[in-house]
Amino acid sequence: MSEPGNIGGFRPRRYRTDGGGPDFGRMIEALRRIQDGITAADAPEGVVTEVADMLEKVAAAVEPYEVDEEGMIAGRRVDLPGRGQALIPPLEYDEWDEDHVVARCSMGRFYLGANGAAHGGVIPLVFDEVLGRLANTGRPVSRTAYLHVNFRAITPIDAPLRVTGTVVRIEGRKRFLTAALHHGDTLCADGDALFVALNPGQP
Ligand SMILES: CCCCCCCCCCCC(=O)SCCNC(=O)CCNC(=O)[C@H](O)C(C)(C)COP(=O)(O)OP(=O)(O)OC[C@H]1O[C@@H](n2cnc3c(N)ncnc32)[C@H](O)[C@@H]1OP(=O)(O)O
Repeated sequence: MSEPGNIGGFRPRRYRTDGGGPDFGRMIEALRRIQDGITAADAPEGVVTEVADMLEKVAAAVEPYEVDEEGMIAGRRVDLPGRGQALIPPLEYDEWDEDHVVARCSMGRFYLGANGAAHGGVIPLVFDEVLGRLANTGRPVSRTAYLHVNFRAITPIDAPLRVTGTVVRIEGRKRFLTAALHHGDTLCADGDALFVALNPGQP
């Protein structure tokens, strides 16, 4: 498997891996547990008050260390599930090259829409994440121009999911990709996307 950190375009110094510093991965894993736990809980008043107090302390502990985008860790730790960005489901990559990707994830209660199904907005998020990284692997940086998603069956939460992405063709600056999300043999969603390589100076 190619290292998913080797993405063309984005400046290499923006990627980070565990350099023996603070255990950022443990902190994000705890944050993910909090997201799932709070979303799932119907706790008594005393517990809600206690948790609110603790979370306010947590916020106060990290706020003095805010940095600008260039210095951020979250979203740059390509060695961590979901790049260490707690918005993104904890994707783990099994196969990765310039033409295709295969990833796994399970979405916890934080990603629930209703009736055991993942929120419909999470699926485009997953596709944009996986296809965006694939589109930019070994190529200059591009951005999503469109992303069309078909919801074929509900996507269960707390279940093993498989995400695949494929580069279909490249025409100049335009990169056409497809994605699919499976639970077992069930196709939950698929989609197709256009990524356009940025011109110099484009943000
Ligand atoms: C550690 C870090 C890890 C980082 C890992 C990161 C992984 C996640 C990556 C996520 C990526 C994102 O979500 S990016 C965020 C979401 N996307 C955005 O914000 C993009 C916003 N839009 C734009 O910036 C712009 O519209 C662009 C760059 C997409 C295109 O603008 P442009 O550069 O002026 O190009 P333009 O001339 O309009 O179009 C070029 C060609 O593409 C075609 N084209 C353009 N848009 C469309 C469209 N919607 N539908 C059809 N065709 C289109 C045009 O017809 C033209 O074809 P022809 O005439 O040449 O044939």
